[in-house]
Amino acid sequence: MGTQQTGHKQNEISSFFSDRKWRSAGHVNRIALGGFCFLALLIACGGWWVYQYQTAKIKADRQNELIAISTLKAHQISEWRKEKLDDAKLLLNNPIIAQQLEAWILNGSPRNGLYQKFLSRLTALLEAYDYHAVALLDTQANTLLSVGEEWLLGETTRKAALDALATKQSKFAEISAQHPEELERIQAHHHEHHRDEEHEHEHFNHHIHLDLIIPMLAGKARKPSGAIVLRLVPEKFLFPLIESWPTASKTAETVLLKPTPSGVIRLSGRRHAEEDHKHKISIPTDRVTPPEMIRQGKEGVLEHRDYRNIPALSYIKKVAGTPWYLVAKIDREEIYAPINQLAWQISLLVIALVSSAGLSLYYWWRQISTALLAEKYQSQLDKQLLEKRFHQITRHANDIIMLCDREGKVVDVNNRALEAFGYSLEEMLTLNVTALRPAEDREKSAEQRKQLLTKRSHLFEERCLRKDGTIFPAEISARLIELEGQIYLQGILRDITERKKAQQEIQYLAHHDSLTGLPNRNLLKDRVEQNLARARRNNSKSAFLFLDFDRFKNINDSLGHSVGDGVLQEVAKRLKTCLREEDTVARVGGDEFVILLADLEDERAVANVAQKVTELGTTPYEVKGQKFRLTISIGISVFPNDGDNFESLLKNADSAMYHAKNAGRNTFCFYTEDMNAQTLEALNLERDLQHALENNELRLHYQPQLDLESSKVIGVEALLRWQHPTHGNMSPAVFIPIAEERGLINDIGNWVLETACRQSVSWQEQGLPPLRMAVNISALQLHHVDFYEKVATILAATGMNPEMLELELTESAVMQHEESALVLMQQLKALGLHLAIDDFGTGYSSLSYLKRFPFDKLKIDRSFIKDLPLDTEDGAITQAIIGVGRSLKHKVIAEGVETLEQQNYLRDEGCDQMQGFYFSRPLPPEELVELLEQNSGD
Ligand SMILES: Nc1nc2c(ncn2[C@@H]2O[C@H](COP(=O)(O)O[C@H]3[C@@H](O)[C@H](n4cnc5c(=O)[nH]c(N)nc54)O[C@@H]3COP(=O)(O)O)[C@@H](O)[C@H]2O)c(=O)[nH]1
Repeated sequence: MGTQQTGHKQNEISSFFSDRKWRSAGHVNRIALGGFCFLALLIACGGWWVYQYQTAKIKADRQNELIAISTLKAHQISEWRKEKLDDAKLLLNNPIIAQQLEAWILNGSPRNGLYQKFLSRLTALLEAYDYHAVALLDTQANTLLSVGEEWLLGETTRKAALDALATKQSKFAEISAQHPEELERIQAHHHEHHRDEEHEHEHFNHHIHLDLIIPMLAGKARKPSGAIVLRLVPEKFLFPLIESWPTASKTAETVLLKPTPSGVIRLSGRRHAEEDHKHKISIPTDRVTPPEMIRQGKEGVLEHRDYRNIPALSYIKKVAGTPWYLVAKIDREEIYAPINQLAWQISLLVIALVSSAGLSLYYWWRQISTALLAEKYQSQLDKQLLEKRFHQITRHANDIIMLCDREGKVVDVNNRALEAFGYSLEEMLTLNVTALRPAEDREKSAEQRKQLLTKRSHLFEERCLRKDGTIFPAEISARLIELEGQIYLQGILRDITERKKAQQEIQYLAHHDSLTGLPNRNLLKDRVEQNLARARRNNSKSAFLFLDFDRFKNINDSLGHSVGDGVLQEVAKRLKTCLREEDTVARVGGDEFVILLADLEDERAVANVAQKVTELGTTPYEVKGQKFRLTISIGISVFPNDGDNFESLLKNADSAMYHAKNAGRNTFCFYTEDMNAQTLEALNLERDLQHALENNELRLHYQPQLDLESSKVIGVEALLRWQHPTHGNMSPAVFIPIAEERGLINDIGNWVLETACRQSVSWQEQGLPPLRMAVNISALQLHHVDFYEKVATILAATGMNPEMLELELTESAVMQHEESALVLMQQLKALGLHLAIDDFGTGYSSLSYLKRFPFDKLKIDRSFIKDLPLDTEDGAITQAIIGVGRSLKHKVIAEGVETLEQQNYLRDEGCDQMQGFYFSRPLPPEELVELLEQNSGD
């Protein structure tokens, strides 16, 4: 069916879903990639931040370290100088030395005792403090004497000495040098040109010294008498202090610098240069360097390129109390070495993290994409399978599937369509769908197609035309579909021939009785209403005949329902034969039929039909090998006299039918107005009887049966009594037929049998003489299918001796179903029961059946007794019955014995037993016991 288009559509749908999945996978991809980039960026930023933070921290740490070391060293230098000056104060404040010196100088500085004294004192100082040299100067700063290393008073010291003498303060001269080879030249030069410091600095050598000048102040006026010069070698004390570095550093160094008017002089040596300590430094102009800062008198941290042109971080610190500046410096490379290491570590970590994240992402994506790819292939495979299946399903679907274009031209169909319409595919594809409709439906079909174009989907029923011209009904589900931009009409047609048939069947069943095929109550009502309308117009009459079989239940109970059904079917046939076409016979209930006689001119015709039907009903039946007779009672109502609608006519015919039954059955009765009340009464009685058992309104009375020879009570007959709540004591002659008619006789009969048996057993237990218990059995009860089982069960349940139980059966009951009755009676006899034939003489009284059936007793009907002994005919019958009984060796009992004469007559005629008011009426059990006690006493 539409394989290509449909397949294409399926393709689209499948690829739509698969694309969507891929698109969504791409979306996931992008998110994952974005997430990864974000993560990588985050890690990189984190790394960068850590790097920056650590860099700043390390830089600050190293800077602080520089500051701390510089400050410490500057402080130490300062302290060292202070210490030396403090030492000098001892000498400064010694007036004796000053006075002796003044006197010695005034005396011309002879090499006398004082000379020796000064010499030994200076020597003591030299040794005590490990000075390089100690000298004594006069007030003009000329050397008077010196001890220690070779002494040369440099210009720097001389100037400082003069200054100290002038200011009367101890003082350090500037660090200066003393070169042995140049000593003389310097002295000469000094004397000649008074060369300045700078010149001196240019000729620096290894003999660096630092002179401390202490003026000698004599007298109270503290007049300078000369000065002592203590020469220190900085390389020994000061420079190690400066150059040492407290931490393990490869590049850190400390340099002592001093600003001069023309620049900056480096006083101490440099760690990374093989050169003299003291050196004038050229200051670059293009950038700020430590000498430049020193020249400007500034302290602080500076990043710069050092003398090796290597980037370094320096801290410049002024040494308090001196003109010196201490520069602590470290290479930037060393500062940043741990940072760079950290940077490497962080970079490696970042690379490792990002790589592992990238790798994880890659593997994750590979997994996902593999799964998706597998799913995609699976989905393609599924799609192909689905297409194949779809093709199979549609092509071989049980429904007819058709595709046509907007104009109705057939585009594609499935196999079922070809089968259903009888065309080949080639033929079908040349047709327009209207050709598949009967000519008279084509206009409507075209209209429906137009409507569908606006509605999009539609469910409707239509007649379809086969190629061979036959027509079949179809249910069509049509809808618009779009394939590759084209609009098509898709129709799914279902052949509903069977459904239609079923509907017709249902329709038929709704109006007909399934057993007999006759119209049912619904159809009857329709017909009646139509007929009454016509009768009203024509001023004609119609009659309702309500038929009911007499004791039909007996057939069902005794012969089974299938026989009952057969009877009903047979009756239906018989009824149809005796009616006109315009009449209707319908089955309205179990065994109830109604005949509608339409358009009657004369009511007498109704009686004729009723008579005919009664005769038909009584004609013997043979169903399933069973032969039997039935009678029908008929009630008749006539329109318009007895009702003007279906319900009232039916109800009144029903009432009339009751009257026919009460009138002895097997007859018909016309409705009269007072029938309704009587019918109502009968119906009430029926209803009450239904509840008599459960309301405990039933009783048994017992009538004694006497042995005529011994005049002893030898048995009793159980007789049923109904204590009706409003009507009082009711005769079984009235209510037993109702119980039989309404199907209550079995329950009531079983109750009687069981109660009588219990009573008998009770009497036996009370010690009464053994009495046979006679129980009346209705014909319907006798022929009930489980009667035998019921009797056996009651015997077992009550413990009744079967020998003491006598069942009274009427001739007619036995004769209704002779064969089955015979079998049953033989079974009952086999149980040990006695069987009596009741009302003998009123029925067939055939000797042949008396011989066949296993009776024990004949009961002469009381109608033959009541006029004895006067009525000779009754006397003859009675004698005959007694004779038959004797010859068949059956006991004979006479009932209805009311007088002594009757009793004597019967005894004289040889009757065995009697029962009647003469001896006793039927009595309640207690009264019977009293009677028996009296009787035994007599
Ligand atoms: N299927 C059953 N039928 C029963 C049952 N109990 C009674 N019956 C039948 O009902 C009919 C009426 O019975 P009932 O009114 O009880 O009449 C019985 C006696 O009272 C009456 N009888 C007895 N002696 C006399 C008499 O001297 N004169 C007189 N006028 N009537 C008398 O006869 C009836 C007993 O008849 P029968 O059964 O034929 O012996 C009657 O046909 C009962 O059979 C029951 O439980 N089941």
